[in-house]
Amino acid sequence: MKELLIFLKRMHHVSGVKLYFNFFGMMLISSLEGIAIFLLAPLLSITGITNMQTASIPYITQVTDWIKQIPGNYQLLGILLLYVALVVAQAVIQRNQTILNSQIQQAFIKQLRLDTYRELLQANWTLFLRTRKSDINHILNTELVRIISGTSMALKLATTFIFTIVQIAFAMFISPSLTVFVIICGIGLALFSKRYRKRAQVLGKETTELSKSYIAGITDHFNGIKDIKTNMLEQQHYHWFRQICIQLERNFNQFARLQTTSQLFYKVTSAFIIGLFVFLSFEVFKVQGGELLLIILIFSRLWPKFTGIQSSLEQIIQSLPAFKSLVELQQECREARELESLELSNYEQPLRIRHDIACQHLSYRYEGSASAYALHDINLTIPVNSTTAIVGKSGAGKSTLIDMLIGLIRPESGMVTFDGRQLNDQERIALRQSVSYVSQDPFLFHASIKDNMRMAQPDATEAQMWEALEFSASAEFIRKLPQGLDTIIGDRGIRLSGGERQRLVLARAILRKPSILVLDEATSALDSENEAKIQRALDQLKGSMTIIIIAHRLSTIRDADQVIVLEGGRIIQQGGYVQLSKETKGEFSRLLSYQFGVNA
Ligand SMILES: Nc1ncnc2c1ncn2[C@@H]1O[C@H](COP(=O)(O)OP(=O)(O)OP(=O)(O)O)[C@@H](O)[C@H]1O
Repeated sequence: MKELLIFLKRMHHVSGVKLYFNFFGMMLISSLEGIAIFLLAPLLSITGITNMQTASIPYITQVTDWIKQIPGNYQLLGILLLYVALVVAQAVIQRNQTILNSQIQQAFIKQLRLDTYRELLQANWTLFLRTRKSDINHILNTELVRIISGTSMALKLATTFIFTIVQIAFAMFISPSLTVFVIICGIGLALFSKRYRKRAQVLGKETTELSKSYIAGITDHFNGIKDIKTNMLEQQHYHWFRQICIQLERNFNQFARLQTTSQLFYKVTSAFIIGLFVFLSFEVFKVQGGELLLIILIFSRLWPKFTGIQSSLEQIIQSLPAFKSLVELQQECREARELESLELSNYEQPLRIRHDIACQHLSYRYEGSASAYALHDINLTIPVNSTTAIVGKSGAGKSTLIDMLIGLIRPESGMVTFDGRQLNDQERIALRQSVSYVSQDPFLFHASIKDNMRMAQPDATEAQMWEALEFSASAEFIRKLPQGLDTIIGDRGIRLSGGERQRLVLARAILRKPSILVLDEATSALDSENEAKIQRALDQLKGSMTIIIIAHRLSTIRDADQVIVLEGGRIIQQGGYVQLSKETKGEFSRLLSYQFGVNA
């Protein structure tokens, strides 16, 4: 329940005074309903429909006397008009209150979405290293829907609660003894129903786990759909999917069964209670007809609300694990926060390095891999505006070293220095503004080429874009596209080949005019002709920016000023390309001869 309270507090924060208006509206509606019921007694006795004893109902004689002052023919008309006015007023307030309710809810949901998304963007890279992306998707989609329904239930519960209190106040006013009896029955029932709420809690946790696995599974499967198709793995995946669907079906059915059982229990019990209630009214409390009629009217409307309270509670409890997941994610985001604001103008200008970037005795382990160092005792210097190539086998630590150099992750021990000193948090953000990074798996948004380019440099002109595209040997193929720069490239640029995607992302990186350009296997999908073109373009950049290249294809790093060879997270060789290639017993020579053999 702690999490629900957090959300209700936030709702209060978002809606402010509207929330009080909402509650006031609810009280007004319930009061008008109470008055309408109260007026039924004089209505019935004046019309003579029933010949009831109404004298025991408080204030009824005053009301009846007041009505009797109206000339005979108009008495019925007067009371009916009053009744209609009450119902109309109630309906109008009800409408406005429903709109207000919806506005409060939607404003809260919008804020929740914005806060969560912003907090995710403000978090540092380590959060994304330890959190599955599918879990984030799951929270932003499935869990948010459950939170929305949970909060809507909480509001409904508040409405029902206020309605119940006001109606009980009316009932107390008409007959305290009978009301106390019904309340005691209601409390007894609520206590007895605790078992249903506990079961709802268990089922809610199960729903969270199942839907998390569901989203994670389908995300993984469709990311790897090519592997599934080419390796004929459809059957295994369908089998997994079928199992999880069966579990989900069972989970939802169990909750439906739980809810209907508790509703059935409530209805059966209420039939007994009403019977007992009428019996006791006549036999024990000797209640008069009019009083009994009003009390029955009030409680016949109130009893379903008791059932509603139980049902809302079960649904809120069932959605509590979703609240918990979101609170935990937001908490983690806050702990991992690196950006205080998303407005780049609030930060320092891109960092300009004058001399060098250096690592001193730097070591790093990923969370959860306590014994394995991804980087161990790394010492190196990268002079500004030089080209450095990092090579090594898969898993040697190349990408981790890059992440360290551009400030995405921090060393466990040792340090990274820029012009001889470590950067503070603000400067680390400034550093990233001066970096362009092209990854092994280049990412393009489902948008036009122009929009994709502008993500990197919002104020870039078309001329600047073409210049960058010429640089990355992409201008030619883009000119051939039906709408040129305005061509929409599909989901993750799927309508472009791997090589075309890499060239486009390279153009985007250059457009930003970075002072540090990082190419992490960025030309791996290119054919020899295009690779040679990019090689020539990179040669032109030499001396104007610091270039760091990770490459498996060693032909691409021939012109590097220094080559760093990593193995098992350690630097095992370091020097110029030619120098290392002459160290015949070294790993670099071995990699070269292996590649030369392969390429030959
Ligand atoms: N997010 C992570 N969590 C835990 N361990 C990781 C993570 N990322 C990488 N590692 C481990 O750290 C080590 C270095 O990985 P890294 O990705 O830096 O190697 P790499 O040389 O870039 O490999 P490749 O050439 O295959 O991309 C590997 O043993 C890898 O398993």
